[in-house]
Amino acid sequence: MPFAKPLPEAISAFLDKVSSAALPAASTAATMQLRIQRIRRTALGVALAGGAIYYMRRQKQRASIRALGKPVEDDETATMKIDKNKIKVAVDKRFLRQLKYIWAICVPNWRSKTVMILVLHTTFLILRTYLSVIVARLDGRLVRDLVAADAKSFGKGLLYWFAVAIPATYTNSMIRYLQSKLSIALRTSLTRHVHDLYMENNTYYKAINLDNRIDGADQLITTDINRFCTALASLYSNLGKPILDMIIFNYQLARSIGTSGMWGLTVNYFITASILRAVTPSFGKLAAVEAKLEGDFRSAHSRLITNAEEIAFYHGAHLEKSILTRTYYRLIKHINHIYRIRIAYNMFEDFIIKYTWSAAGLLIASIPVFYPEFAGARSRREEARLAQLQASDPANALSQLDRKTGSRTQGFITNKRLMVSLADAGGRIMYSYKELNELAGYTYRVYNMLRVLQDLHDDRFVDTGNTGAEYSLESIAGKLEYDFDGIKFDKTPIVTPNGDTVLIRDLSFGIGPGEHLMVTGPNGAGKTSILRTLAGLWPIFRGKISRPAPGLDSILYIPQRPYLAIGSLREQVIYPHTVKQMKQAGKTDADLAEILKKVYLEYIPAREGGWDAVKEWKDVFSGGEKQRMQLARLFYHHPRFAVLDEATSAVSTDVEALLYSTAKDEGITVVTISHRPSLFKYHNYLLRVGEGESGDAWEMERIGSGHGFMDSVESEIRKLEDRLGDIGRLRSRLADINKELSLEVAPTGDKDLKHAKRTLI
Ligand SMILES: Nc1ncnc2c1ncn2[C@@H]1O[C@H](COP(=O)(O)OP(=O)(O)OP(=O)(O)O)[C@@H](O)[C@H]1O
Repeated sequence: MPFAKPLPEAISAFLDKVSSAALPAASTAATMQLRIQRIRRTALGVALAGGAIYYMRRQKQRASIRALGKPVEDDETATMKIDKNKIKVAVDKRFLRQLKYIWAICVPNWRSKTVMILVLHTTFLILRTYLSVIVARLDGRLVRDLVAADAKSFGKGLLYWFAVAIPATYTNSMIRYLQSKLSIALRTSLTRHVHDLYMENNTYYKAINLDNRIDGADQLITTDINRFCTALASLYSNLGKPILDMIIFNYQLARSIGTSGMWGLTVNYFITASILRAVTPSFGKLAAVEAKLEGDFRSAHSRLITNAEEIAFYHGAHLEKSILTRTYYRLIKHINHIYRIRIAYNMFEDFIIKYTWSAAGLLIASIPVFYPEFAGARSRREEARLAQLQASDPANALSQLDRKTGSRTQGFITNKRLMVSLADAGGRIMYSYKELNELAGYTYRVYNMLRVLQDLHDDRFVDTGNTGAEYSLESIAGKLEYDFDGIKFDKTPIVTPNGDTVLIRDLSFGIGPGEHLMVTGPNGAGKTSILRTLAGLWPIFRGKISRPAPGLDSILYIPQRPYLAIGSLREQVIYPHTVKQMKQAGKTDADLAEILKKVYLEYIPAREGGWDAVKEWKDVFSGGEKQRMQLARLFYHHPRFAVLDEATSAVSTDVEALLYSTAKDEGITVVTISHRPSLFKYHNYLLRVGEGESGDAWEMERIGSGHGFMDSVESEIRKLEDRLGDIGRLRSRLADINKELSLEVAPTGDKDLKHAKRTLI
């Protein structure tokens, strides 16, 4: 029954067998003494490891205090916009706190998949260390048999060698595989968490429009999270394995080379570790800056793709190219700087780790040969056994000498291999410090993003520089009331999100079902901003807004810039419904064809190859077609209220008229933002914004049919004429000022005149 035992147990039993075959068992009489010695050595190993950890921590603390000058709080990181000059990254307590925060997201509980992968990964790491010890001993045994010309034992050793090779190679591949799996599991947890935060509660909109703490959220989510997870997963095996190796190899070596050798090794290790630490550049900060510059380069390209047509019309390629090149060179300059720093650092690192440590290792491995009295218990025992043999059979001196040489060779080869592995482990811990620094850089970026997204998701905004001003993000006092069958603003100012511009002062109006409203006013007066505030995208600083509950069938916004989604032609009409939702709503392709008829797009399915055709729709439809496709969504979702923001500006007036009458016939109450007086007649109320001296006043009036409508148009004309009259008055005032200035300041010269004008203006 070869698989009767559980697999790890079976492997362990097999390895024990191999190892005991490779190493002659201790005599029964000496077992107790041997155990006591083992316990003592284990205690020594643990004490050494503890000392090592304490020493490293002290060094890290000192370095971080040096680097930061003063302690930096977590929250400062979260409120800080990532700025190349402000990035403070170090392997310190703050880094550990940030890592802990991210870790809690990646591993929410001990039953998660990541924990399973981690346990499996750790098991294989331990197994690999154990196998390395066995290989070291087998190597020593093989060379011993070779020197002693013992063909039988040599052949047996070779067989064991191959027997160990199978689990060893399997272990190595599994470690690599599990490392990748760990990275993917971490990335999946983080990405899912970020998507939840980012796509809920309009966080993605707030991150771009209301808050400037993170820029390039796309780069952070797609690239930085990946880099963080890869670095963390590889660090676990690159740091966890050598630490384990150090403990086990130290223990094994202590048995051969004795405590003085071990002290030598430890002292050598700490001296070189301190030197390396002192000369290690700040790789964490360099990595964080590199990630930021990569993000800038990527977003410059995204902008080009998004605005390709506009740029082509303007012949803007030359300027855009210079922007792309500038962003690229900024990135490359930084990467080159990192590479230059690395040349000197890598040279020094190699010299210390590869050459200095090898020399120290050779010296220490020679202790049992040259100074057996300082050697470990195992070597002393072996020497004593050989001396005894020589004394009992002096006639066979030559054979004894051979035996002695063979035994010493075995000891030396085993020790050397262990030492090489130990140096390798130490080296990897050193190299890992550089990786740890880089991980600190990625951790900083990912943590910062997570904290900001969480803040925005929970509507927590930070000081935007206008604390204490009339309106600020920290003092939002307005109310939003749902479940109102209409749209009502009650003394609500329309203010830009950072609170510094009041676009419309204390807006108050209300409409109910069937009361169509048109909003008009000059460019930039805040018409679309009314909708942003109504939709909850912008904060309601004061007052109250009442509106229907969110839902595609209660209130639907048709924005100024048409949006066409990724997907089939069908999905353009039903957006943001999925095909499943369309079926659940009982709609068919025939219904969609009817809807397209209403917006005069009935020819589209035949032209584009059917409802399932998938294209880059924003490049396929003309400007008017895009707008009509948006209106098709209106007839598909059939909301009680529809808010149209210049949604028919590219549609001919006759088609526009038909669209409006269809919408009204179907019982949809429309709120239109437009400059076109021709649309007045489809509405009952007119809201004019951008009125008054400072442009933040508003006026609501009723538009009736016949007389009432004409009154509205006439009043519009009168207002425009008043404004034109104002231009004459302003011109004459400017002329007066110029005249007065030239009289008063002219004698002191031209330069002073310019200065005086600038000051006055
Ligand atoms: N995210 C934002 N942060 C700060 N200010 C903004 C933001 N978005 C828009 N604004 C500013 O708010 C003002 C009003 O913009 P809005 O889009 O409401 O104008 P509008 O009346 O609809 O103009 P138009 O008729 O040209 O469409 C503009 O001056 C604009 O610069």
